[in-house]
Amino acid sequence: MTIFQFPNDFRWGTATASYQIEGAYQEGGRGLSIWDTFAHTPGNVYDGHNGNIATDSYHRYEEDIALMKELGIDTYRFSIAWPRIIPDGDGEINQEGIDFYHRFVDTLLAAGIEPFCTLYHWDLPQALQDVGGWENRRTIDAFVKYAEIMFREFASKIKFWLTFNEPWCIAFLSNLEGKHAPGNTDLQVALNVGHHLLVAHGHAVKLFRDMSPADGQIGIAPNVAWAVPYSKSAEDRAACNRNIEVYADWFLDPVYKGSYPESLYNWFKEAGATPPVQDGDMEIIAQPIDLIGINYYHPTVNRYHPEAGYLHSEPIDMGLFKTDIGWPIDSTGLYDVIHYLQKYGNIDIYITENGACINDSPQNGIVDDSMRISYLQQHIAQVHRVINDGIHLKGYMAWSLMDNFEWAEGYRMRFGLIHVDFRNQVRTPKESFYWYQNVIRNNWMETR
Ligand SMILES: N=NNCCOCCOc1ccc(-c2cn(C[C@@H]3NC[C@@H](O)[C@H]3O)nn2)cc1
Repeated sequence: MTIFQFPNDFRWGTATASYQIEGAYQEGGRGLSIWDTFAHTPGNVYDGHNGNIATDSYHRYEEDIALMKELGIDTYRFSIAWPRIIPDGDGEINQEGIDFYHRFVDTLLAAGIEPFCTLYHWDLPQALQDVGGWENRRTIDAFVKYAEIMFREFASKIKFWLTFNEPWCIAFLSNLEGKHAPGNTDLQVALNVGHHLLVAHGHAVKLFRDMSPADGQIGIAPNVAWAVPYSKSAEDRAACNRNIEVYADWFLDPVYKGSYPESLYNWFKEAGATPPVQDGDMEIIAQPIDLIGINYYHPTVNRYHPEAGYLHSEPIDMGLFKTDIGWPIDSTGLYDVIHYLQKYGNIDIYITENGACINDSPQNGIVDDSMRISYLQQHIAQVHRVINDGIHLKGYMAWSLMDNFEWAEGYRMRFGLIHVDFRNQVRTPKESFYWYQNVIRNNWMETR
């Protein structure tokens, strides 16, 4: 048996996002988001599921925070719903929405839990989408206005900020693959969206500095891929590099180097698409940041195939055990991708999402999600390995606190440490909740 002891200042947390848990989609002055529109459109989400009610956390946040306190986390990552703050995206401020988040954050702080806030976790006000959304540079200014309101209202209470969650999902999954809102399927649109969100990120970081919140930290949260070549051929290795770069480098090179990665830039250029860079954009994007959040779930094994998507990179099923959403379980990818990111320097990293989709349900009041415990143990062991290598990995937030709306998969895919019965909103801590509670209480973990 091995004991993994974590640093005294290591942060233990969980993560959620506004559209996935809040519900109350027409309450408190909230405007519609692109995810309301996307989920209400038949065929986009499993069995017509949507976030109208979700886990009803808009009304039940005190119960949720009591469960967080029982779990023992010291950090909670959540996102603000922009449509609650400015219902039409860049017009009138909705004070009822601001008041809700003050009550929420105050309750977190009273429970001794550090708020870790994502400004944008995909729920763009629909009114902005109606005039082009992130394809329209005007949305950059709207985002900066939203960010300024949030910093002015909350910088004294919230010390950890992320501008954007998973820019690859916002740009490529949502605008090239068409799987998420708004559902476009065009490479140039994806590059436009990706570039504009980066410019918005840079302006928000500069504004954050100018408003000089004394001890605040700000960053961005890419979801990262780790792709291992199926063979040692140059073609397979290049296909894997494209897969890794499109999630991480395409966004982190502009932030840390002030330029797009040349190889992938040329790959897209040959496909007839280039980011719509204007004078000054790359300089504003490259505002220094304090941290990055890394969302990691699984690696892939890829090989070159000329008909395999926009990257000609085909994922191969190598027969590993999989979670119930079909993702292979291999924690070594987390170790490898964190080391890969060291090329940007020994930056402060938080694992802002990591978890397993295991669709267990209560049996006699118990949810014996042993597969999730095994997944978490394997991945937290890799977190310790990375720290042991001297890398500044400062915290781990399990995705997710509770079962919630898993986007196009709706409520059938469950990532929570807490089971939610969506018929009556009854929350049941799973066995993984108690296992994680013990790790947090001890600040060490033992291998089984
Ligand atoms: N790469 N795929 N291309 C092939 C075609 O796949 C189609 C589907 O693709 C994907 C890729 C990735 C995801 C995904 C989901 N989460 C979990 C959420 N993270 C943010 C938080 O809100 C969690 O709910 N992380 N990643 C979903 C679908």
